Amino acid sequence: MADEAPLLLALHESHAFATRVARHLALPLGALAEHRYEDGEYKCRPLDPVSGRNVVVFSGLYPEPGLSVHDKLCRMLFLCAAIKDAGARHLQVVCPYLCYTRKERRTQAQDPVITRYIATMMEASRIDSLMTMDVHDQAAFDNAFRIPTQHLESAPIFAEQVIRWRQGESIVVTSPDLGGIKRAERFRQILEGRIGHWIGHACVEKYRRDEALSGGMLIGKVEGCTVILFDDLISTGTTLLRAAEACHAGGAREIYAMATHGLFTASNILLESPLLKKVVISDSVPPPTLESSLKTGHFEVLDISESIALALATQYGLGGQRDAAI
Ligand SMILES: O=P(O)(O)OC[C@H]1O[C@H](OP(=O)(O)OP(=O)(O)O)[C@H](O)[C@@H]1O
Repeated sequence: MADEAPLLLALHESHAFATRVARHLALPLGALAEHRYEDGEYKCRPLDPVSGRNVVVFSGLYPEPGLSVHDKLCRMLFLCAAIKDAGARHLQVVCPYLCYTRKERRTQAQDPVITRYIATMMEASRIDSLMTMDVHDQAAFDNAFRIPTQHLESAPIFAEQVIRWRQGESIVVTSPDLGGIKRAERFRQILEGRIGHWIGHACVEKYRRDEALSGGMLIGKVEGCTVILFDDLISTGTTLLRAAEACHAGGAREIYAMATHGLFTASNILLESPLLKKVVISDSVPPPTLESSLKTGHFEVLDISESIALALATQYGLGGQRDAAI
């Protein structure tokens, strides 16, 4: 695959993100013809020839007003099948946010294991490989997919941001739940390596039963420290808010919340919380527009498009081209 620039395509809702990646790669985005029928059915086809080519399709599988993840998934699968039918040599899908990675295991009898079913559907549509970032459970993700996958991590980007704010004081990286301990520990190690002094770690317990959260005990010491809560995603924001409350009660000096994917499915309880000095997410999902928070610097959005571009440039041997563009 090396040394052959791929054709980049983006389904409508992923166009802005894909444009940023394409700019880093100094490649154009190919055109798609999308059509929605009166009965809600939909079709999409590439306008550039794909036969014999490497093709990359960008698809952000997050919910948005008027477009569920099911609609998006279905549209993406149909487009991919059409691209393979038209003779594409290699088809790669880039999903900075991949839906359903939280449904990776059975928590009740006869539960569906939806991460695996998504993998099966992608394979059936003859997608050759998948690139994504910070899935909920990487081991479950790795086991679900038989096609090659590339799992990128945003922790180095978040660590760089912490270094810009803070240098000297005691920092404690805190996982907002037990399931996220490995992720937070990985971030802690990266941060410690960059800052060059010891960074503490802590965790807040959390239990989820029928969508209701309980628990909240802080494990570790945060008194007088700067706490960085680190998680994969913000949905309602309840997990991070509960963890912030536990750290506040534990005497934390300042609390920051960081998560890769900002879905913000409920009201902006997190962004409005006075307990948090800052909420930081990536642009894997288009961020909510909150003028007041953005103005006070309470809310920051980190750009991951360059990381995705770098991974694609490495894969397709586009080094020189990319360096010239960035
Ligand atoms: O913003 P919220 O609505 O609180 O949702 C976000 C939380 O949900 C996920 O964890 P989950 O509760 O699924 O954890 P588990 O897989 O470790 O049980 C994720 O890792 C976040 O911690």
